[in-house]
Amino acid sequence: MARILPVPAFDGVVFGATGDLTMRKLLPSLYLRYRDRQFGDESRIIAAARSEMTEDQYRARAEEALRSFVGAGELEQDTVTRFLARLTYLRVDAVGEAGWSDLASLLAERPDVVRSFYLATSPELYGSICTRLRDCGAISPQSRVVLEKPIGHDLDSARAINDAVGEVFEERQIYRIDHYLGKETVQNLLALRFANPIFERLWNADIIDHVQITVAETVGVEGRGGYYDKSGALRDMLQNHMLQLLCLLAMEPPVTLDADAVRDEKLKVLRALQTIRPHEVATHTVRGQYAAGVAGGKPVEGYLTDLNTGERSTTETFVALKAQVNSWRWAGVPFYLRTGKRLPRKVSEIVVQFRKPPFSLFPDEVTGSEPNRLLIRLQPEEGMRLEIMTKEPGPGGLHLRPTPLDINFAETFGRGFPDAYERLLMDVVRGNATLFMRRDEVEAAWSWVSPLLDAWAEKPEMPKPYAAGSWGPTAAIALIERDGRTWYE
Ligand SMILES: NC(=O)C1=CN([C@@H]2O[C@H](COP(=O)(O)OP(=O)(O)OC[C@H]3O[C@@H](n4cnc5c(N)ncnc54)[C@H](OP(=O)(O)O)[C@@H]3O)[C@@H](O)[C@H]2O)C=CC1
Ligand SMILES: O=C1O[C@H](COP(=O)(O)O)[C@@H](O)[C@H](O)[C@H]1O
Repeated sequence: MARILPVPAFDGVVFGATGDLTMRKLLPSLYLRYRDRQFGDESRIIAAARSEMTEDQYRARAEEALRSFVGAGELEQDTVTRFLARLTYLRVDAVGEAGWSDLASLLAERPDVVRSFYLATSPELYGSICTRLRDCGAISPQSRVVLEKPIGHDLDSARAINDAVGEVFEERQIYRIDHYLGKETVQNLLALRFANPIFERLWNADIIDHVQITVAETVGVEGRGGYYDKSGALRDMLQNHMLQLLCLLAMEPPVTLDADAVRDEKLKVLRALQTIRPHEVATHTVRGQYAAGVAGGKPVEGYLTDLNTGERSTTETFVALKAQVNSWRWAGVPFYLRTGKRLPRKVSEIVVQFRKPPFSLFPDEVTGSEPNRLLIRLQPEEGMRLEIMTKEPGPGGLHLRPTPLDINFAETFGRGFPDAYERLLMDVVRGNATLFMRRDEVEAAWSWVSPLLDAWAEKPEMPKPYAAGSWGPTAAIALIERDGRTWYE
């Protein structure tokens, strides 16, 4: 059993409390933290949304959500009942007057406890919600605000959101969620690199040939077409989650694990990313859109049919690109990134491909000698595998074979991993911002992707089609094979 450190008493206000994110992720995560006694009956959850609803109606919806999204083995009726009793529902209009004075009165009952305002609404409402929170006197010195992604759809809109929230809250009070940072295996990248000198000494351009980051999903756009079609794979996944992974892989060792020490190092990586210039966009990036195909053994429709708008869309559901970090450590080491919907498997994986030995005692054609490779499996089947060359046993000669040194985290630790939101929600209450993004990081990430968005907007071509259930358009294979390398699958 992991050690669970209780958090201080808090009032957690969730705006967007009737929405998909709250029902699928936030309430189940809060329930599990309550069940494990990380917080208790001295804390309250105040659910706020636009709909007219009684407290009992809201609690009934919340219970339904728990039954749908918490594993059956984790639901304990008595605990569910006590958890639901922690929920209060308030009708609050983010852009009107309704509900704000009720919210302020409720919070005023406990002026000294931690207050977290979780904004699980559309980002256009963030500025308005923050201003109204200030105007109704709901913000105490112990308050913090959590911003869901996306923080904008480009650099200007991200700045506008950050400015609006920054008018009300100090940067130290703002927690920008990137749920990938809450995944156990993503946090483990820090442990892998900075608690194991055997790797850190090899973690540079002298020894590493290239790095691949793949985040593949089997789902299509599901019910989120309205949002997704305005976003696309670059904005939805690469600008945030994948660049954060790249930062953790490429950053220099921070001096401490303090939030700003870690974020300073990630920021340096984002700023060192080589700009992809307009004439390089065609060779360094690939956009794809899924067409009809097969997923999970069943025929599935293409993106345009899933969208069901009857209109053409140039939104990409797949993106691959080649990035370069201009630093002493990484000069000449490409980072290949790809992500997409309706790919053959749900898998998030990092491949660190080491260089060939500078001189080989074992001629390749005789021995099959291959350079070492480290695979870091973020999800599912979380673990790591280092492929090392070993001699095949037997008297027939000196034949080498890549052999895995394998760690499967579930087997090693004897338990599964909590959802990222469980960790992140408790970090907010604890006041630990290490796994959240700072304003300058978000804006640096937008700055880097901006030239790509501009180039694509200037020439709005259809993305390359790929059959659902394939690994994306063939151009994505060409992107890496032009460099004499190949995607690991
Ligand atoms: N769903 C997901 O998987 C993910 C979502 N996100 C982000 O989380 C946020 C929420 O997403 P999601 O839950 O899917 O969105 P939904 O559309 O499902 O929910 C929106 C919520 O906002 C509330 N709302 C809308 N207008 C107002 C208003 N004027 N005043 C008060 N409340 C209002 C709605 O209340 P009501 O229903 O009562 O009108 C509802 O609770 C978005 O920023 C999204 O990008 C991020 C990652 C994943
Ligand atoms: O942020 C998002 O992430 C999910 C994928 O998250 P995962 O934890 O299941 O890997 C993605 O489906 C969604 O489009 C995106 O908005």
